[in-house]
Amino acid sequence: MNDPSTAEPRVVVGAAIRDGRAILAAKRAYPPELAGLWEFPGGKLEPGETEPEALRRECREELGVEITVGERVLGDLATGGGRFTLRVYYADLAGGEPHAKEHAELRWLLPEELDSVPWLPGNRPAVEAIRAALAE
Ligand SMILES: Nc1nc2c([nH]c(=O)n2[C@H]2C[C@H](O)[C@@H](COP(=O)(O)OP(=O)(O)OP(=O)(O)O)O2)c(=O)[nH]1
Repeated sequence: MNDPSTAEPRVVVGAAIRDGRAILAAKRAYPPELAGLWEFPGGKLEPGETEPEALRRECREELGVEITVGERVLGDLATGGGRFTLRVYYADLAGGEPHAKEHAELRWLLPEELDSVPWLPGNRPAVEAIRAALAE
């Protein structure tokens, strides 16, 4: 029943927090196979939680900030070898300054700097969509 090879992918939400033209990127500290790769703050949806609720909870836990969740960046992205469905939302800071409570590092990246960090492979289409949107 819980055979991972047949399980539905679990939803993971990520917050593309914007400040003017910059987007907040976060460097993973764990697990070892993902450490050093960059992502959007976020995580797995808990049972009964909406996607905006999960994003607000994760941003509190990981960054110590309140956010307002905005529009979806693009459609579903398969990640983690098909184990996860990644949904990225734009978000805006609504309280506090982000601190890396669980990440190795945080960086505000302008659209032309988005390629300067190695992203988790599943994030590439979202990063491209953000770059295109911010370049408009
Ligand atoms: N948070 C986040 N996870 C991502 C992104 N892109 C991507 O492929 N992932 C993958 C990495 C992980 O395998 C998975 C989410 O795991 P996570 O460790 O962030 O989730 P979580 O906070 O709920 O973690 P945990 O409590 O289970 O440790 O999704 C992204 O932009 N943000």
